[in-house]
Amino acid sequence: MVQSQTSANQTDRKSATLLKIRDLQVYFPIHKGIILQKQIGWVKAVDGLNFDMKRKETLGLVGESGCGKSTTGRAILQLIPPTHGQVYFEDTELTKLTGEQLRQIRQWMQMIFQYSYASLNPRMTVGDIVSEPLEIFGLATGRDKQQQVNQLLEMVGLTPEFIHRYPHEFSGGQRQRIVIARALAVRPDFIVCDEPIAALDVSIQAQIVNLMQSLQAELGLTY
Ligand SMILES: Nc1ncnc2c1ncn2[C@@H]1O[C@H](COP(=O)(O)OP(=O)(O)OP(=O)(O)O)[C@@H](O)[C@H]1O
Repeated sequence: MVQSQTSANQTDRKSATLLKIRDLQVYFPIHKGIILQKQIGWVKAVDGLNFDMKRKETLGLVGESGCGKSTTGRAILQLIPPTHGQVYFEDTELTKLTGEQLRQIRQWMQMIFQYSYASLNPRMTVGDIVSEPLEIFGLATGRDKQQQVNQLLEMVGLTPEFIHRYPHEFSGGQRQRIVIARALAVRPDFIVCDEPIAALDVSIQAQIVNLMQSLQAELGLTY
C-alpha cells in the first residue's frame, strides 16, 4: 500500500510545481465466486498518497512487489480512475476532466514501461511508430513530420536509417530508445517511468539511464 505524508516544505512550493497529488486512493474490489462474483473486500493499492513535484524533478517510488507503485503511476495519468483524491497537473485537476479534455492534456504526460516490446506494434516500422503521435495530436505533417521523426531518433541515439525497420530487428536497449522517442514526439512535460530499465542487461541499463538524464537536462522533463 503506497502511503505518504505532505511535508510543510512541499506545500510551500509555488509556480514551479508541476504535479500535486492529494489524498490519492485506488481501491480494487475483491470478488469471490465465478458466476455471482460477490464482492468480499478491497485491495487498497494506494491509500492516502500526497506529494508535489517541481518541473525537472525526478521522484522515485520504491517498495516491495505489489505495494502500489504502478497503480500510482497509472492513477496519476487517469488510466485507472482513482477511488478518491485529486491529481493536479499545473493547475488543472485531472480527476475532474472529461474524456476529450483528458485526451488533450495527456499529450503533456507520457508513460514508458518495462516491457517496451509489448508496447510496440510489430507490424509498424519505427518511422510509423514514432510519427503516429505526431499525427494523432496534429503536430506535424509531410516533410516536417519526417524531419521531426529523424530528429527524435537522433535524440535517443538511433540513426534515422532505422525508420524502415520493424521492432523485432532491434535489441532490447534499442527498443527502449524507440519507446522513449515515441513518448518524446508529443513534447511532454512529465513522463511516468514504470521500471523502464528492469528488463535490460546491466550495461544497457546504464546507457538508458544516461540517455534519460541527458534528455531531462535538455528538454526540462519531469520523471
Ligand atoms: N486491475 C487490478 N485489479 C485488481 N487488483 C489490482 C489491479 N491492479 C493492481 N492490483 C493489485 O494492486 C496492488 C498493487 O499493484 P501494483 O501493480 O501497483 O504494485 P507494484 O508496486 O507496481 O508491484 P511490482 O513492483 O510487482 O510491479 C497489488 O496487490 C495488485 O494485485
